Amino acid sequence: MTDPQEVILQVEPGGRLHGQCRVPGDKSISHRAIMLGALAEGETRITGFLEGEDCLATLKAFRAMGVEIDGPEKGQVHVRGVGLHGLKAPEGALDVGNSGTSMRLMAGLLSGQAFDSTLTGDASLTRRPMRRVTEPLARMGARIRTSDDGTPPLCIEGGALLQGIDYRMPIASAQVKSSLLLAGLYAQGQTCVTEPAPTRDHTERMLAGFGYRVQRHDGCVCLRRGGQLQGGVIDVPADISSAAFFLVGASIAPDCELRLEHVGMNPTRTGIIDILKLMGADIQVENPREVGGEPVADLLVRSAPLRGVRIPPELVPLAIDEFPALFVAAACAQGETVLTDAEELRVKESDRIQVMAEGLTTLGIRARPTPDGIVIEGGQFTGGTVDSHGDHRVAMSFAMAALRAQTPIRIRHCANVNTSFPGFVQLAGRMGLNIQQQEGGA
Ligand SMILES: O=C(O)C1=C[C@@H](OP(=O)(O)O)[C@@H](O)[C@H](O)C1
Ligand SMILES: C=C(OP(=O)(O)O)C(=O)O
Repeated sequence: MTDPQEVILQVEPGGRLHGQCRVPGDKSISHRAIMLGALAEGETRITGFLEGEDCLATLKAFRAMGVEIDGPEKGQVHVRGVGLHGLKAPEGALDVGNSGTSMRLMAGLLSGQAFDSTLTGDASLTRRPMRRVTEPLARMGARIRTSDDGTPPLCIEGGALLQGIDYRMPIASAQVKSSLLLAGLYAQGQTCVTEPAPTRDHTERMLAGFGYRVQRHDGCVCLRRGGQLQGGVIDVPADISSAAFFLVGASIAPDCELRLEHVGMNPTRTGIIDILKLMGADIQVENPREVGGEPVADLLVRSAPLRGVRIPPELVPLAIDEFPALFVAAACAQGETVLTDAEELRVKESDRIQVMAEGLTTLGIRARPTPDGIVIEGGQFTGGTVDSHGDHRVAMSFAMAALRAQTPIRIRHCANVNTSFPGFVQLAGRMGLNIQQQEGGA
């Protein structure tokens, strides 16, 4: 694991984004491709795999449980599935670094195994809430110990007899839904999860794509144990959450025209486009197509004057990782942007409401955090030093802010950009951002 204390991004003001590029593979789909590929019969060949630290942590965890995995080599990964009952006890704790998705999904999966296991992570992950999965899993019969305050490490006892559950999630979380569905593969009877609002559905899609029977109706997903997963080919689209920085950057800076290729357009992920369009952004969806059960398109984005909006609450779960970038867009918009119903942002890799409000204020923008959101008044970025608090999405969002700043923006604690977007500095530089990475402390 890299030390998040050591990397600083320095971005000079101005610049324009121009040309075309493909951002790295979707993080959510890459995690699931390894997990389901490992549990499948036969081989799974993945292309476009995200070689970021989060997905590499998942890959290593499955290797540690005896799964043979070749790669990644230029986005290609080859997983030799061991079947639903073929995982082996790992030798030590499984360290999933910064990745909430790995920890929460694997908590469900490991609850159904015959062996004991322990999941740990880095300083950020060990502060994040895990009761949202451990409580319903315990109701299914899982035996999981956490720290007193419900945070990692998670110690999971093997050999538990799991019972299906009919669970109404109190929060809209794809990680909770997926965790319970993965446990459901091992539980007696039926496991049903109902969501209060639509969340990303990659787990359901991929299970079905691997030939597992999954029923879906009215916000509810159900499955039963006893099926088999059949390995296959997975083409991972570019991550719309990584494309988001460029959608915002090319909207706020003058004279930009950027084409983002092969972007995942799953309707449970496209809230960023809907919100930016409400703000007046010029984004065209070109050549829509379907690749391996997931919709994909090219996105053409051009500079446009943005206006502040009230963000419709139903779009919040559909853009949940894109709010740091959207806050930068809001800071460049005319008028006020109001976000509500987004308290989940406070328990991501950082408290994204607080950390973004602090950084925006440092850069001369009026930003008022509220318990479940933020109010941002459009203005002019000055420049200065902000702290990403080791949060990859905060770091990349402030990098884009420099396109409209008066003086350079210096962003501290940026090593975790590699968790979701390896090569960000190089790609953003090629597209026209005046960005440099400095190593070795402040
Ligand atoms: O299932 C997933 O792959 C993810 C779900 C979301 O988390 P929540 O389920 O906590 O909303 C999202 O923030 C995370 O980056 C990835
Ligand atoms: C919240 C995120 O990821 P995770 O929960 O997997 O750490 C993210 O990538 O923004």
